[in-house]
Parts: sequence; structure tokens; C-alpha cells
Amino acid sequence: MFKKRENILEIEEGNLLSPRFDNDGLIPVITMCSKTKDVLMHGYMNVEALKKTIETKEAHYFSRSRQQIWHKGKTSGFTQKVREIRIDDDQDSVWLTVDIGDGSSCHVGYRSCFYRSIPLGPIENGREVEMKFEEKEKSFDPEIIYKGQPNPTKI
Ligand SMILES: N=c1c2ncn([C@@H]3O[C@H](COP(=O)(O)OP(=O)(O)OP(=O)(O)O)[C@@H](O)[C@H]3O)c2ncn1[C@@H]1O[C@H](COP(=O)(O)O)[C@@H](O)[C@H]1O
Repeated sequence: MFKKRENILEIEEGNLLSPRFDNDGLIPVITMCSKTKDVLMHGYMNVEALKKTIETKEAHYFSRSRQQIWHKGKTSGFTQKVREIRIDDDQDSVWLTVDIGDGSSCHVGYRSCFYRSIPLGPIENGREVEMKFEEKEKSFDPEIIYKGQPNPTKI
């Protein structure tokens, strides 16, 4: 299915898909909203998740904590319709452009998982870094949507 990685020229300049999966069999994925261009989330795919994403045109990831294929939106209904898939020069990271309609992509209730920004500039000695909320309010209530599901965020 995927071309065996044999030489750099082919990997960088060739037109055959030959993704590089890490020692855990995963490739990092960054997912962007086709409408707003916001980065929605960062996850991972294994071979099966990448194949399913290509074939079904809906984003599938590999959940590291659950150790299984994860069809995004299966529980919440917030599926991601894939509009474009790109891979980078050395074919070890994937960029998905997805349509989420009026949905969201963050299990905390925001549209994007990247809902806070970190201020630039000098950090005072010993002072905690205060972030800014770029999304002013949640777009859904995760307590309702993910009722009974464990919170994947770990300390
Ligand atoms: N829905 C999400 C979800 N959406 C976005 N993300 C982001 O995707 C990343 C997942 O990457 P990782 O593989 O590193 O994290 P993980 O620990 O394996 O995630 P989990 O398998 O524990 O959910 C997280 O760090 C979040 O930033 C989510 N991470 C987890 N979920 C959980 O996925 C489950 C199914 O949700 P839906 O796909 O929306 O139906 C629910 O239990 C959700 O809580």
C-alpha cells in the first residue's frame, strides 16, 4: 500500500506515499479547520488509521491511551470530513484539512484544542506564565456530550 522507504530522493521528490512511522508505529498529525484555518488538534495515526482516513474521508486517529483506532466523533458526533491530506518533505508528519461544520474538535468543550495562547516577552524570575483564552466560551458542554467517558487528560 505504502512505498517502502528506500532513498531520500524518492521520499523527498517522488510522488509515492511512503510515510515514516515511529518506533510505536505512529505518525503525528496536525488537523486544521478548512473554514477558519484554525489548528484544531494534534494527534497520531498508525497505518490503519491513515488508510481509513484516506478511504473513508473521515479522520481516524490512533489513541495512545486507549491503544486503539479512534474514529473522531464516534461518541460526540463531531466527525471531521477530510478535505485535504498533505504529508511533509521527509514524510513523517501529516497535515489534515477538515470540515467540522458547526461542530467542535476539543474534548474540553472548545472548538479547537489550542484555545489558549502563551504571551511573548520576558518571563520574570519565578513568575507563573499567564495565558490568554483565544476562545471566549466553550461551544459545547463536554459533561453532557461525553457523559460517562473518562477524561483523557492526565496529570
Ligand atoms: N474527543 C477527544 C478529543 N478531541 C480532540 N482531542 C485531542 O487529541 C489528542 C489525542 O492525542 P493522544 O493520542 O496523544 O491522546 P490520548 O491520550 O491517546 O487520547 P485519548 O485516547 O485518551 O482520548 C488529545 O491530546 C486532545 O488534544 C481529543 N482527545 C480525546 N478525546 C476523547 O475521545 C473520545 C471520543 O470522542 P469523539 O471522538 O469526539 O467522539 C472521548 O472519550 C473524548 O474524551
